Amino acid sequence: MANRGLVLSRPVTFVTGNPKKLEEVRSILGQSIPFLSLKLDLPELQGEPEDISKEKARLAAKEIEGPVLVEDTCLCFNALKGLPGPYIKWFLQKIGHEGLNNLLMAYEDKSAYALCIFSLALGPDSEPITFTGKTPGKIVPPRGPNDFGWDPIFQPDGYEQTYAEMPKEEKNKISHRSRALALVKSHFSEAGYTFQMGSPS
Ligand SMILES: O=P(O)(O)OP(=O)(O)OP(=O)(O)OC[C@H]1O[C@@H](n2cnc3c(O)ncnc32)[C@H](O)[C@@H]1O
Ligand SMILES: [Mg+2]
Repeated sequence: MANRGLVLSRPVTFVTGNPKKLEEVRSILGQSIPFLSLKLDLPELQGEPEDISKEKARLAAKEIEGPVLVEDTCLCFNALKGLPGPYIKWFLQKIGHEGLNNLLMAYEDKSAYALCIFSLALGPDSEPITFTGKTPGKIVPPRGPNDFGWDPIFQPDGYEQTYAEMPKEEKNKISHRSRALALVKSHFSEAGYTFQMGSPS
């Protein structure tokens, strides 16, 4: 693969308001991609998951006037044709783990998938590129520590444990987030970005 070696004005900034996401991104990426991070509460947009993620990247790139990486996470119930999807944050906040289980009470099908869509925008005027990771599983009554979103009610296929019950390293091997980040990593190594380190201009 030709190494285009595109030079970026500075390292990419991962923008999120969620410290748990940042923790996972740090531990999944390790030293593979140098990045900065910024805690910023970006607007919760509506629409199709990929469009939401791209728009988030555009807003973030405008805000910091440089290269950004953002992600949007969805939890999609098959019986509900993919809902709550990108609206999972509000559903979780309003009705909690129990309410989310109750939404599926009328259906035999408890299957679901976790979806993570990263978007990379190299600057305020570049079109964001997306990277999608998906992990199939099912919705179960909550088990395990309640320290990250809907982890206690999501049991990935092939596992007896919920995301919350798994050791972090195990979740990070199979998660929606790590699958999307594997694509981000390949993109970085193929594109061969280099950064002008030092004071941001
Ligand atoms: O600033 P951003 O990056 O948008 O952070 P956020 O917390 O608003 O995140 P989203 O808009 O992507 O909404 C996703 C919701 O799902 C939760 N979530 C995201 N990733 C998760 C994961 O891996 N396990 C459990 N819950 C997760 C998260 O806490 C939110 O409630
Ligand atoms: Mg958000």
